[in-house]
Amino acid sequence: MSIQRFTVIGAGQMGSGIAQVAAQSGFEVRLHDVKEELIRKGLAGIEKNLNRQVSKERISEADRDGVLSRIQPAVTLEEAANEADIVVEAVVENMEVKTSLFRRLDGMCPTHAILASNTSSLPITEIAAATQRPEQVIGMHFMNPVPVMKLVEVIRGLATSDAVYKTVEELARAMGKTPVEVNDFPGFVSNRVLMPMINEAIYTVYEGVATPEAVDEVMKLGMNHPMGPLTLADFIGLDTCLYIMETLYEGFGDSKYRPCPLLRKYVKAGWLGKKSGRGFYVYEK
Ligand SMILES: CC(=O)CC(=O)SCCNC(=O)CCNC(=O)[C@H](O)C(C)(C)COP(=O)(O)OP(=O)(O)OC[C@H]1O[C@@H](n2cnc3c(N)ncnc32)[C@H](O)[C@@H]1OP(=O)(O)O
Ligand SMILES: NC(=O)C1=CN([C@@H]2O[C@H](COP(=O)(O)OP(=O)(O)OC[C@H]3O[C@@H](n4cnc5c(N)ncnc54)[C@H](OP(=O)(O)O)[C@@H]3O)[C@@H](O)[C@H]2O)C=CC1
Repeated sequence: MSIQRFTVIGAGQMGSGIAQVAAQSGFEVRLHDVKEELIRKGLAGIEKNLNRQVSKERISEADRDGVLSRIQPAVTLEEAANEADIVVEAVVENMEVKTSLFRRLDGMCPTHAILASNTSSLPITEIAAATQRPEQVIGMHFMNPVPVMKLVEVIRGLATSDAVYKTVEELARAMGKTPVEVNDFPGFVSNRVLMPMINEAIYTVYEGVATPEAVDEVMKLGMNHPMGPLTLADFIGLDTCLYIMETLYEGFGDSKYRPCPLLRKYVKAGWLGKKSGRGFYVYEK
C-alpha cells in the first residue's frame, strides 16, 4: 500500500517530531491536538528545529518553507482523519485515552487507513481491540528526539497483518529510520530495558546514595551514556516514565518493576521534567 497522507495526533514533543520528519521525508502531514494552541506550539517547535538546520547550512530556506507547507494544522479530529492513509497517534500514555481515540478514528478514517500508535509501553493488541480493523493497527515507536534517533520499534499486535507490518517497515525506512520488529509485551524491548535502569537511578537518589548530578556523572563518564539517566528521565517526561513503570508493574505482576516513590511524588507535584520546567533539574521555560 502506498502512503501519501500522514496524520499525527498529539502535537507534544513526540508528535511534533514525527510530523517534522514525515514532512521532511515528503509526506503530506496533518497535525492535530486537543487544543489549537498546542498545535501552534508544536508547529513553532518544528520551525525552530528547521531554522537551526538552516543556520547550520544543512538545508536551505526554500527546503524549510517546503517542509512547513507540507504540515497542515487540523483543528478537528474529523479533519485530521478523513483522508489519512496512516495515522500515528502520540497522545498521553494512557490506555483509556488511547482506546477512546482509536475507536473514534476507526469511525472517521478511510477503510484502507493504518492506525499506528507511538505508545512507549501499552499493549497494541488491546488498543487494536477498540477498533473494527485490528489487523490494520500496529505500534510505530519512535525515539526521542525523533529527528535525531535512528530507531523505530515496530510492534505487531496479535492481529496485525503481514501486509500492514511491511508497509510500516517501509514507511520507517522512507523516513530515514531503521525499523526493528518486536512482539507485543509490556514495554516492548526499549522500555523494558531502559526504564528499570532509570527507575533504579531514581532509587539511588531516593535512598541518599548520591545526588542526581553524581548519578548522571557516573553513567556518563563510566558507561559512556550520552545523557545521565536522570537528565534522560527529565527529557522523556517524568509522567511518561511513571506511566511506563506502571504498565510494566501491572503487565508482569513482578515487584522488580515497582515505580520509585520519589518518581510518584515528583509527578504529583507537577515536576514533569524539561517540559514543565522542573524535574530532577530546573530548566528555563
Ligand atoms: C521513552 C521512550 O518510549 C523511548 C525513548 O525515546 S527513550 C529516549 C531515547 N533517547 C535517548 O536516549 C537520547 C540520549 N541523548 C542523546 O542521544 C544526545 O544527548 C542528544 C542526541 C539528545 C543530544 O546530543 P548532544 O551531542 O548532547 O547535543 P547536541 O550537539 O546539541 O546535539 C546533537 C545533534 O542533535 C540535534 N538535536 C539535539 N536535540 C534535539 C531535539 N530535541 N530535536 C531535534 N534535534 C535535536 C542537534 O541539533 C544536533 O544536530 P547536528 O548534529 O545536526 O548539529
Ligand atoms: N517522551 C518520550 O521520550 C517518548 C514518548 N513516547 C510516547 O509518545 C506519546 C506522547 O508522548 P510525549 O510527546 O512525550 O507527550 P507530551 O506530553 O509532550 O504530548 C502529548 C500531547 O498529546 C495531547 N493529548 C492528550 N490527550 C489527547 C487527545 N485525546 N487527543 C489529542 N491530543 C491529546 C496532550 O495535550 P495536553 O498537554 O493538553 O494533555 C499533549 O499535547 C506517549 O504515548 C509516550 O509514551 C514514545 C517515545 C518516546
